[in-house]
Amino acid sequence: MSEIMPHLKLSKEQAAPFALLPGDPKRLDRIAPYLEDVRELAFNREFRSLKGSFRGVEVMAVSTGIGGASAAIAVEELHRIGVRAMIRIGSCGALKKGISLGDLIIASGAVRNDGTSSSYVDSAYPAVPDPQLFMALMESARESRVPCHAGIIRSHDSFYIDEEKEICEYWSKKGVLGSDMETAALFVTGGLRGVKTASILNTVVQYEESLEENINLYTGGESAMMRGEQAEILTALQAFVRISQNQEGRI
Ligand SMILES: O=P(O)(O)O[C@H]1O[C@H](CO)[C@@H](O)[C@H]1O
Ligand SMILES: O=c1cc[nH]c(=O)[nH]1
Repeated sequence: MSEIMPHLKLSKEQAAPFALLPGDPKRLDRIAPYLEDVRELAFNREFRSLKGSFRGVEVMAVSTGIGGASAAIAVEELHRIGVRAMIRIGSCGALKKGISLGDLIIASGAVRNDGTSSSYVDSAYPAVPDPQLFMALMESARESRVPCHAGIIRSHDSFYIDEEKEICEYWSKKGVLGSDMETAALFVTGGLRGVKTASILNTVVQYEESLEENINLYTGGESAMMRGEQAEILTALQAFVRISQNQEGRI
């Protein structure tokens, strides 16, 4: 057997070409019902993994934990075992009025307000998704008619800094749609390593509403957010099918 990755505890033999990347390890329980032949692979620290197939396409799901640092570790180790395309299926807070709970946001780029992406490369390097994977997500979302927005999001490292409200207002005025913590690191590490990445986010906090209250509702299973989560999982899986068909299996 080949080398076992130190954090994910996975080896090349266990890899699939495609991986869904939720933040929360518990989200894997809600991804599993969409897959056939599901096997749980490993669970070390925040990194829980499983593998199965969706409409004949082999996929993994690997949780990345909270923040860019652990997301970048997941991207690096998945790349090393041979995963070629990764879609983050995350949650986010809206930065724009009119984006409702459970609405999806497909990131066309990310403001790099995180530390991890800056430790990799100069901040002039863009945090952008792979265009083919981004298009596949857009087409899947359009086809399934889920409430969906596309645009720039902002990735950050903490909810609890003193200036959080002012920072959110600033980026909201610049037209940024929402906030998460991992997309910038995912896009930058993916870009540097030649891995296809994309990010689709389920809105769990509306703009100017209580963050703590809404995240508690989400983790408690509130329905609009759960519908959003189901929609992002399905949209991402359909995007993988789409690109595997477009390229006759070559990605
Ligand atoms: O629900 P996930 O995918 O973890 O995403 C969001 O939720 C966490 C914060 O509550 C951060 O990881 C943020 O990016
Ligand atoms: O407001 C929010 C909600 C989830 N994740 C974030 O990063 N921000």
